[in-house]
Amino acid sequence: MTAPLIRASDLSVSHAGADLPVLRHVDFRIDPAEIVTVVGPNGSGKSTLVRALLGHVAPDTGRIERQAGLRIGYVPQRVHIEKAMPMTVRRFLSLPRRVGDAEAGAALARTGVAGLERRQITALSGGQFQRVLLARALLNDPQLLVLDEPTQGLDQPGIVAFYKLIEEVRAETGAAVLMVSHDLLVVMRASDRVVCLNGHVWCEGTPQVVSAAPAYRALFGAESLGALALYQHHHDHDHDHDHHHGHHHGHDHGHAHAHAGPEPEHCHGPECRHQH
Ligand SMILES: Nc1ncnc2c1ncn2[C@@H]1O[C@H](COP(=O)(O)OP(=O)(O)OP(=O)(O)O)[C@@H](O)[C@H]1O
Repeated sequence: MTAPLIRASDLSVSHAGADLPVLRHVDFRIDPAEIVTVVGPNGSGKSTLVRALLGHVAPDTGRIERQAGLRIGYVPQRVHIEKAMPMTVRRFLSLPRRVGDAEAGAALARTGVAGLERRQITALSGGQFQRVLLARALLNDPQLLVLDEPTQGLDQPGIVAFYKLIEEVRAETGAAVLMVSHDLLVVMRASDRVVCLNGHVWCEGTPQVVSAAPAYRALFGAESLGALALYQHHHDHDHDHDHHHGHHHGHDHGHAHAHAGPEPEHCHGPECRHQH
């Protein structure tokens, strides 16, 4: 088995002033070249998990192991741009690390926004801004891209296009991708593995397995049924797609098919107690 890029074991995290830990006994790993998406209701601890994995918040208990020298490209949930301060895209790409024009131009081209160097950041559309953020995250040739709600402010076609871009970037660079998302329908299709969080890991597995899991449906209600239908509809197609592009996440699919029924690999939801 490949060594994970990041592994968290029995992770619990509290925020100052809160009664309960935000994260309780979370086990998590991300392997090279994997696309893992964390979904969950508002306040379920998704951003906290990401920030703990990156070492930005200290755990109460548990262990986080990151591969030595791991290069991470991070797009945080909120990027604060001072509206009053003029800043071009080109200058933004050189923060915090100065990069050359060729490198900056290539990153913008890679994310589909070539030639925007001289534009003001505040004048960009939502979709352009997200792509500029992604371009900046790609600049240090990351082994892991971490994207916290990368499609905020995008319309539906923009969201679909953005996830397609993420899959292309993974295929080209081999970078693993860890995403937090609310876009259940589309993000599931772009993921190798989905982790459904609600303070702890509520259910986890391939999109096919998670979308059919009772715990997932209990958490997301009607919205989850759409994801299930969509995933089932496209499932065969996805396999063809994977095959042609040589993505090597066959182990996950194999695992899903090994189950007799659509049981999640791990399940802690109210409808899954029989498993414990
Ligand atoms: N720095 C902080 N200090 C205190 N409480 C915090 C802090 N950051 C987050 N919290 C609280 O921790 C809980 C989980 O927040 P977190 O941002 O991790 O959830 P989330 O699943 O990413 O939510 P959302 O989907 O709304 O972005 C929330 O109740 C939030 O108010």
